Amino acid sequence: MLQLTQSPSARVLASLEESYERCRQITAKYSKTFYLGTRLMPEAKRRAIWAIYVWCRRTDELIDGPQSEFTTEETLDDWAAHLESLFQGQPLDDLDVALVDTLQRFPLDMQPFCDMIEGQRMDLHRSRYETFEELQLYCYRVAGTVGLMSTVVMGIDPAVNTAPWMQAQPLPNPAEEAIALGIANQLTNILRDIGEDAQRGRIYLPLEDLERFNYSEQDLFDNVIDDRWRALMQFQIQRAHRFYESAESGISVLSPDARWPVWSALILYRKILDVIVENDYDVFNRRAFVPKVRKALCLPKALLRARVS
Ligand SMILES: CC(C)=CCC/C(C)=C/CC/C(C)=C/CC/C(C)=C/COP(=O)(O)OP(=O)(O)O
Repeated sequence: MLQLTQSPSARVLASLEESYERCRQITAKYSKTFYLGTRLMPEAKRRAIWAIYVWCRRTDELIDGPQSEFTTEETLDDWAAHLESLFQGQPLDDLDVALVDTLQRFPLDMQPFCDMIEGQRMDLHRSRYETFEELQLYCYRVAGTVGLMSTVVMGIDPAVNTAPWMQAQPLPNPAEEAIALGIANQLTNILRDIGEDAQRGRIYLPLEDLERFNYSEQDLFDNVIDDRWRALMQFQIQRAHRFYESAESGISVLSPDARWPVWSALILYRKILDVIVENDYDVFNRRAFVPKVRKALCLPKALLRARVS
């Protein structure tokens, strides 16, 4: 009888269903807020978002995960080559199966995926950002890119800007708003995780801002909470709010079935900023999170915004 031995590369991969299910589980486990948002989307779109989330998570894990001490430039080069293979329709492992399917269903561009790998490369080399401009580039790469990817899946409302007497117009592209929401989320994430990052010797707050408020790196490592810190944090929080605000107008051009999920994710994630204020800016000893009941109360508010704007 013919012996069917499999080399590792020829091993049978997970079925499409299994792969999407694993992506769902991973998204649910790691990102409660965004998972909740996807639950409000139609099936085909939410599955695609899970597949993308998992790829982003795996990219992030190369720098932040348990194996990260072994990550080098070469690891990231290999991951970029792995990405090429996915865009050529060739899954290499079980989790890839869902993403390859998603890439076939939605016209996703490879550039934001490559940009995200470059964002991880920044994390590999640096633990400080001098200016906000530098930090903004990092935020675009690791989170603004997710906004661009998600927009393609969620789609644009074909009814936007059209009327029978108008010439056919190209669909609007809310790329800037999508990037702004990703950056707003990342800035929020940075503020929430300041304590945790400091323990790893990392500071994502721009050093020019620390200087402006006369607050030193040592103060940060000593977890000093005083008026200088509060003023510095208020400044950062206002900046994040401005990014949320500039994202808002983009939501109304998204496909109607995506507006409620995006408004929900925006409102829920923005709430973390309010919790930081309620915690008197103590991001060193307390993790700012939005309790489940408060989250649930945001959903009708998000639905209303989705309907009226
Ligand atoms: C506004 C328009 C036009 C489109 C919306 C485009 C979208 C969905 C933008 C959001 C992009 C996004 C989800 C970026 C990820 C940012 C981020 C900081 C994620 C943090 O994720 P985790 O750390 O896994 O989650 P938790 O914070 O829940 O632990």
